[in-house]
Amino acid sequence: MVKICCIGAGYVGGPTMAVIAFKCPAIEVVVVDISVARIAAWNSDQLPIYEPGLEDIVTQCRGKNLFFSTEVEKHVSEADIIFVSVNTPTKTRGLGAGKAADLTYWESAARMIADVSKNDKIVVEKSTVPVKTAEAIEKILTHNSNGIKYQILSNPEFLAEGTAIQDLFNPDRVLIGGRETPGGQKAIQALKEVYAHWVPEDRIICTNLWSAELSKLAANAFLAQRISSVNAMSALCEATGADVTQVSHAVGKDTRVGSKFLNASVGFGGSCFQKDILSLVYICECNGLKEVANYWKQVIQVNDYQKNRFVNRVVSSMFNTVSGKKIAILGFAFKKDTGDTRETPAIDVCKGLLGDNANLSIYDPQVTEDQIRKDLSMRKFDWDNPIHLQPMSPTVMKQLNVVWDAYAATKDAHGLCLLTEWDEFKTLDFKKIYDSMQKPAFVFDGRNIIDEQKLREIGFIVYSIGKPLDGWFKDMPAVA
Ligand SMILES: NC(=O)C1=CN([C@@H]2O[C@H](COP(=O)(O)OP(=O)(O)OC[C@H]3O[C@@H](n4cnc5c(N)ncnc54)[C@H](O)[C@@H]3O)[C@@H](O)[C@H]2O)C=CC1
Ligand SMILES: O=C(O)[C@H]1O[C@H](OP(=O)(O)OP(=O)(O)OC[C@H]2O[C@@H](n3ccc(=O)[nH]c3=O)[C@H](O)[C@@H]2O)[C@H](O)[C@@H](O)[C@@H]1O
Repeated sequence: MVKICCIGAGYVGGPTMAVIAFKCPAIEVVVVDISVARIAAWNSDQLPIYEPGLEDIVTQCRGKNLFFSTEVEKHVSEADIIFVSVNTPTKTRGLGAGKAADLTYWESAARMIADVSKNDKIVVEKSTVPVKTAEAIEKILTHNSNGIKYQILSNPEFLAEGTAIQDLFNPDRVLIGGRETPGGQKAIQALKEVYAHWVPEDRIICTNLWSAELSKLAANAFLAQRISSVNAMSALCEATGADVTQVSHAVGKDTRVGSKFLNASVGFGGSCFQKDILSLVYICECNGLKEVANYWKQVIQVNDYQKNRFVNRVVSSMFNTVSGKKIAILGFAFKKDTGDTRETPAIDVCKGLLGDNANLSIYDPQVTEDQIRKDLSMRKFDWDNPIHLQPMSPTVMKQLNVVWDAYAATKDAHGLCLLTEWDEFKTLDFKKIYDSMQKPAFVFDGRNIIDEQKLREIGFIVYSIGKPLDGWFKDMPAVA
């Protein structure tokens, strides 16, 4: 029986391994982590992450050919194939701080693999890493090898949160990079056989190591660039009377452009887009490619601009101050169908409003109060380190109230900001909400999910990203 061990039981390691176990009953899969709490949660009824369809798969396989354990060394030493799916956050100090990927967790995993291995291993980079990381890993492993042979593969993950199971069941492609040596090709073949249990052969792409590593960074950069492009257009739409949804529909109808991923928003979030583009920028700079680095940097700058612009819309529309005013925040997760808040635009929007002394009342169907308080008190980039290394006690913030209902959040509020596109927000009783709010009552839709005309008829003053402006907003400053 082939044995797989995955180091890192997070958003990628957990779902990816659960699907491998589900699709390959003859393979034993053990997911290990240094976080005792996380492993305990994977072994309980309350999984550590919310992902549609995940619970069903985990409960079907757990205890049969899928295991979660803190006995990291034991399972690593027994495995034939070791996936490494640990954090690769942005460095916060030292060389490359604020840009370069921090490979501390990866390096410690590699050193541990070298320490405990007793037979030849295939080590798979599942984490997103800078191009050429495999070379560094290879050096760590071979310098500590005791005669054991290692093959390093790059097998980056392309799943998106909220649709992880769907994406894993039916991936656009699986990418495997390896050395162009007989040993490297044999290792590629071994991993290919795992995926071939359910992924059609023509969707399994095999490349050299560096192409695979770079393709992951490039894919995320291209995706984020689409959002920044449409968000840049949204500002111009507001200035000219064009409607961004009409513009992106018209542009996306061109089959060369395509219609997906063109929704204007308050900004993209998630643990990876910013981190991976910063990493790409740093790699370009290290290779003397200043113009290329500046090109990609702009994707992040537009994203920051978009979040600032949103905050400025809120504050400027309310007579230039939100001090002491109750603002309801509906949605805190970085997108719907996930409880993940890493790098969510809601953090920047809330911090911006708190900076102007607003009283916030926040509701998200999947995010806990503890998490929200932590996020709003955490330093930049801390969110992407392992949970047990993050700040423990969230700061007490008097201006902050977290509630478990959209109606409680909006009661007596002056304004309402929609920051995550949860389906339940589309069917709220906005008449009821309007009646319970202070007047004039404002709605700021950061996701373009509400029917602004209907809300205007109720009496709201409505701002929707990139849509023709309500008379109220004309001549008010909106730029950062
Ligand atoms: N979140 C996502 O949707 C995607 C993430 N990725 C990449 O996958 C990697 C992991 O991301 P996530 O799963 O989101 O992170 P995560 O933070 O959810 O999970 C990482 C886990 O690794 C554990 N860990 C860290 N060092 C360890 C060690 N030495 N030994 C054992 N366990 C260790 C941590 O405790 C944590 O539970 C990152 O490189 C990320 O860029 C790639 C595609 C999608
Ligand atoms: O490397 C990663 O971590 C993953 O990053 C993204 O996945 P994810 O961040 O989970 O979610 P997305 O659906 O890409 O959304 C990212 C952000 O962009 C925003 N977005 C997305 C699409 C859009 O049209 N407009 C828009 O503002 C979302 O609301 C969200 O805040 C990629 O889609 C995955 O392919 C990749 O594997």
